[in-house]
Amino acid sequence: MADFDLVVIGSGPAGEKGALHAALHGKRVAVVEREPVPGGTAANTGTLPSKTLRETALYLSGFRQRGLFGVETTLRREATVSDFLYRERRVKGMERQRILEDLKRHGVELVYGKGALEDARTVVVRREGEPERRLTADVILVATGSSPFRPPMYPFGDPRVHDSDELLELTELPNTLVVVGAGVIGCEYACMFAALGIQVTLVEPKPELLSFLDDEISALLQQRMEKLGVRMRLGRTVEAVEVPPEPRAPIRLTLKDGERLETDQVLVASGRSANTTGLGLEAVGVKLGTRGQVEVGPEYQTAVPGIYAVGDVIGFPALASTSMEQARIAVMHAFQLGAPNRIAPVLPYGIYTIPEVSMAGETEESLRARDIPYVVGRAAFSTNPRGQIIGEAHGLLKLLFRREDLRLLGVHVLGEQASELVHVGLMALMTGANARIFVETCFNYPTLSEAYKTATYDAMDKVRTPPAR
Ligand SMILES: Cc1cc2nc3c(=O)[nH]c(=O)nc-3n(C[C@H](O)[C@H](O)[C@H](O)COP(=O)(O)OP(=O)(O)OC[C@H]3O[C@@H](n4cnc5c(N)ncnc54)[C@H](O)[C@@H]3O)c2cc1C
Ligand SMILES: NC(=O)c1ccc[n+]([C@@H]2O[C@H](COP(=O)([O-])OP(=O)(O)OC[C@H]3O[C@@H](n4cnc5c(N)ncnc54)[C@H](O)[C@@H]3O)[C@@H](O)[C@H]2O)c1
Repeated sequence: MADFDLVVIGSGPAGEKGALHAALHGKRVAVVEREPVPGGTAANTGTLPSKTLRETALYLSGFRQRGLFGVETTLRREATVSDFLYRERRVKGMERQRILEDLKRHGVELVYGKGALEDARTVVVRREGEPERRLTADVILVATGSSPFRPPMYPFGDPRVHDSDELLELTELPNTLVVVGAGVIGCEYACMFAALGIQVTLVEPKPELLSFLDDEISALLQQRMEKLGVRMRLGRTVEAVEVPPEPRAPIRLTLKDGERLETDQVLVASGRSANTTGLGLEAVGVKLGTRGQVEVGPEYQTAVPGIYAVGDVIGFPALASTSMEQARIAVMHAFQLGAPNRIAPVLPYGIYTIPEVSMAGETEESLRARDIPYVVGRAAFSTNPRGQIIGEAHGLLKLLFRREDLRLLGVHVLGEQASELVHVGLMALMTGANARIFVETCFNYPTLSEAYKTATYDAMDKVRTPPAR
């Protein structure tokens, strides 16, 4: 008999949730983690740290209060690096503790060391100064995540040049910062630093921000970020970087069109690479894609029976939210725990820029590409009583309905609480609801959620036919 029913490599959200799900069903589970702490990118270097820093930046800058007293009013005070990082360290510490306790409570063994496959049923764990350990299992779940991609032109050894992991080791807040790459990470950090009063320039080869967003929302986000002070260099590429050895001399970046930017520090956020090197996957027959990501089937099975892979290591959409769901589905499939299960057909995206943006379902562009007639309903937070109370003057809820029967097809929110508000629409999308659900629901008042009713009436006004039951 194998030592375990399941061995998981990696203790990020995918690994942790996969392990707990199997343990809940009575399986004997071990999790292998190469770092001295559990939690992966989500707990230690990515999701939770960045969201905590955003909250800190909003608090220290008095940003939320600005709308209450007029746009020009600011309660900003000078923030130190320890102010900035204090809560990030606390939240991180609490999350690590929670994971350790959850694993222990469910009888999951946490084995520290670097895991690799010796064969399709054996994980060998190596840790400096300790003898190798071999763990055999009926099922192996690869949940090793991803790491920042580091374009070779940037000298990451210099303390002023960061990727998103190293940024959390910041020893000094810069006066000026260039962020390279306007993906989700670049946009989120650009907003945070700009809110703190740091002059931020965002350089991105693509002509627009976050091209997967609805175009109207992307353009509004760009406007709001510019208003926050982020200087946009979209459709532009960095050609050369000069980092002088004197710590106080400015770093110089030359763009392809000849513009020169001088800055105290640089954050490079130009994508991530799957953590597959040294895992021995290909040697046992697991197939890797062109960018190193593990190739999987719909229930996250690899080419080798009994080996599954979930989370960032399989690539898109590479979110903590989706990684946890993938792990649950993989474990259910591997141990045949109930009916076949697939990931939800509609996934939400929450982007913690300032303002926050969130979406689920179709965009106007995707509907036009598929020739689906639609109608748009909008509700501005400035006309919503709760929006007025909290001083949220620029928020927007945008709903996309199928014209023929007012079935909800897409939800887009920009503004305070966007990533929470989207869930009302997400549930409607999941149940295939039409406009009636919002007409007939009694919402708390005054709330931002009530904007769902306003946006629905706006759409109904445009078609002037009530939705069918
Ligand atoms: C700055 C930033 C902000 C983000 N914000 C959000 C957000 O707001 N919302 C959201 O949903 N997602 C967000 N993400 C994405 C999210 O963090 C990831 O999608 C998620 O962490 C992936 O989970 P995972 O378990 O697949 O991998 P990870 O969290 O990366 O965990 C993988 C684990 O495997 C371990 N490991 C790797 N190789 C080995 C090995 N050989 N042996 C043993 N252990 C190994 C690693 O040490 C790590 O602990 C953010 C990411 C970043 C970088
Ligand atoms: N709120 C969230 O859900 C959240 C937050 C942060 C990160 N994440 C996840 O983390 C992952 C990584 O995020 P990311 O922002 O690093 O990657 P990304 O792929 O989202 O964006 C990278 C950006 O960098 C640009 N780029 C690529 N190469 C470049 C180069 N050499 N020079 C300049 N720009 C370059 C790309 O055009 C792109 O816009 C994503 O999968 C994202 O979903 C999610």
